Amino acid sequence: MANGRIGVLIMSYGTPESLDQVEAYYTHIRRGHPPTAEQLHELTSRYEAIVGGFFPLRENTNKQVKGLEETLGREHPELEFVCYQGLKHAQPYIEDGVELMVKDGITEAIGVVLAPHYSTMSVGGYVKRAKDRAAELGLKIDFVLSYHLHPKLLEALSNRVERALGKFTDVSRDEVRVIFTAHSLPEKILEMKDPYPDQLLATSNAIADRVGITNWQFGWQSAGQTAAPWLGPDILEVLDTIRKEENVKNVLLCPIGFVSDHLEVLYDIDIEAQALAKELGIHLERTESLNTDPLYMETLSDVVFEKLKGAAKLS
Ligand SMILES: CC1=C(CCC(=O)O)c2cc3nc(cc4[nH]c(cc5[nH]c(cc1n2)c(C)c5CCC(=O)O)c(CCC(=O)O)c4C)C(CCC(=O)O)=C3C
Ligand SMILES: [Fe+2]
Repeated sequence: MANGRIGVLIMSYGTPESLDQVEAYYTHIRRGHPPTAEQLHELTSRYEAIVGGFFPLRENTNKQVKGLEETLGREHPELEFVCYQGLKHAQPYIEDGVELMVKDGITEAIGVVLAPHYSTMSVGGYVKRAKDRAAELGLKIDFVLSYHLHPKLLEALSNRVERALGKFTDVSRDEVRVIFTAHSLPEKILEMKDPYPDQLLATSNAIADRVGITNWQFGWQSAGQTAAPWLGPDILEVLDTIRKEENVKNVLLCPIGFVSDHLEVLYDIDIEAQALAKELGIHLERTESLNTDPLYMETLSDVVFEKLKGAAKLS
């Protein structure tokens, strides 16, 4: 296996650093096409609703990077892992992270994304950008593509479901509908035989088994506003349907597709879905985000180390 320092490129979606950067950020997401004034206003107001002086995703990603570096150091004192951040839509960009590793004299690296499920449109895009820049600079890099069934990840998520179910004090557990959620993607991924939907269902099934719940389903959230159809049903539609057609009054949302508190959790669930639930007379709770849960840090540490061992065997 490698001797010397091993670079770890930790990739995440990225978020603006201040409200006046929202336009540049949104333009980057839209591949260089600036949003209309209305779209910009809409996104800015969503951030205003969750930002208390700092952007939660930036702070959480920083903490996760630090937490993973500490965990790798503690679990593998014989190796020297150095962690670098690479963001998809904000600075430091994925390419910046790769460049910094090379500048620091790193020759071997592992890349991992702060999202457990693989899709060509999400993780695949992160990996391609890192791979291309690494190839240009002659850095040897291998990637963790998914870790959606890692036992420690499942344990961390199951603990959260268990804890949140405890908040429904006036009904029996079986009366609470658990809805596992993830970011929707354009429907065209289905034709591409993308593993994303199956991996999400596998995580959901595994958690349901561990916790021993049968009253659960899956729902998509945060779909984009493009003309092409996105995967559904959307959780807002699900809430409406299960209240009106099945008389469900207690719902626990568990956003398994996300690992940290950010816009999709703090706004799309805590503000938007919560407002609808109130209107429908549903008691809605959500599981806490993983953030720097030691079990999540250990999951990442394990998959990075396993990948490094695998890379050593191949070379
Ligand atoms: C699969 C997936 C994940 C999960 C996996 C992963 O983490 O990678 C994810 C996470 C996130 N998405 C985020 C933010 C946004 N995503 C947008 C737009 C889009 N997301 C997409 C997909 C995903 N997104 C797609 C296909 C689009 C359409 C444009 C495109 O084809 O790329 C837009 C534009 C406006 C809108 O549509 O709402 C925003 C602002 C934030 C940061 C939140 C914060 O800053 O707190 C996070 C963690
Ligand atoms: Fe997104």
